[in-house]
Amino acid sequence: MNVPGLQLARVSKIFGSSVAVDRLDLDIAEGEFISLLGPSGCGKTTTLMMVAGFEDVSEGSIRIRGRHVENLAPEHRRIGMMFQAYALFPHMNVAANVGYGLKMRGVAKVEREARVKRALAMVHMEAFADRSPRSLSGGQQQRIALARALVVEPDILLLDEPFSALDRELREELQHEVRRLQQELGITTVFVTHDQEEALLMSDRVAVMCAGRVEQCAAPAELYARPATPFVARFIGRGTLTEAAVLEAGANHCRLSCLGREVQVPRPLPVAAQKTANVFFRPEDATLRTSPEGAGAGLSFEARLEAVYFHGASSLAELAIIPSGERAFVDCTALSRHAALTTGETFTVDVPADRIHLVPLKP
Ligand SMILES: Nc1ncnc2c1ncn2[C@@H]1O[C@H](COP(=O)(O)OP(=O)(O)OP(=O)(O)O)[C@@H](O)[C@H]1O
Repeated sequence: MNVPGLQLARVSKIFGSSVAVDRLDLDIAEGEFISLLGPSGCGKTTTLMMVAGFEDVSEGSIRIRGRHVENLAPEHRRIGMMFQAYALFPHMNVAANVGYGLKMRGVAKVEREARVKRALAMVHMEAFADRSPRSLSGGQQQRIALARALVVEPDILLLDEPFSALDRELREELQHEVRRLQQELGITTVFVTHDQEEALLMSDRVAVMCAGRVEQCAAPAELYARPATPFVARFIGRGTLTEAAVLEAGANHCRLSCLGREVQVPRPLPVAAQKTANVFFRPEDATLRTSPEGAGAGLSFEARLEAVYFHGASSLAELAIIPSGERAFVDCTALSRHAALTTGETFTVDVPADRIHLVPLKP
């Protein structure tokens, strides 16, 4: 049987009267890269700090490669860490910084030097071994911090917003580099970020957190296509979420009344015997037209154009659904190329029935 790289079972963290992490369950496979993603204050860093041992758990258990670590000091957990602040020792040169953890573990000098050299080579910084960290750029310092985390050959790598102080280009370069190394080494990794693009780009799976709990943990494409809760639907990417009344619930379809129109969706309700359902669709699954005539089969409604966001390769329309005023987002790349889209004007939005995803109601 495969032992998971990291297991959190009903882990809670309570600070005084406030619950920062609330009975969190997470199983991370050996060699997997998982991101903890969520809004500020949802408990991402606290979760990581409990895994690292810098915060005690209030309740629950944490196992690294099957080994309980709740009562182990951080230095005995076999973890490597990298933070937003590089936290390099300014009075030591790069090689000494990278080798520090090995020295503390009593690794002999010859072996230490060989391992430091290997770790610096991994991050393409061999030529900088004798330099002072102060003489390095932010990106170079972060590479050294990564070498320092990896040199101890940890069981898991914990990364807390390690790129957030870097400019876009460097950030992308390091995202790529970290992912390459992580895959080459096959090291189980937990990555904290509030940047969803970064999380979707880098991870095998993303755990979306809200108020101390994991709302959904899934592969990036799954999260995007099939958000499991209204929070995830709103948080990941752009989308339109609206309620519908259930008229009929079949084994392979359901009939809904949504935005003043009946629509038959070719899938069952996510939870049986609901009276209402959450209808959800992505901007690229809907189309916008100027004429109100000739609705196709599917969902169709009128909305007022509020804004057009030009992204270069694509354009996104933000609309207010008439009459409720709920937000709708529709890709308008094609339409905007041959028609002037004037804000304040009314458009018809069409969504084919098979592009409608039904998000479970909040339990
Ligand atoms: N040492 C502490 N004492 C009291 N409350 C704390 C402490 N550390 C964190 N908290 C609270 O716990 C909650 C979760 O904080 P945490 O830093 O884990 O969130 P986060 O998701 O990492 O947020 P951010 O993205 O802003 O870093 C917050 O409400 C925070 O105020």
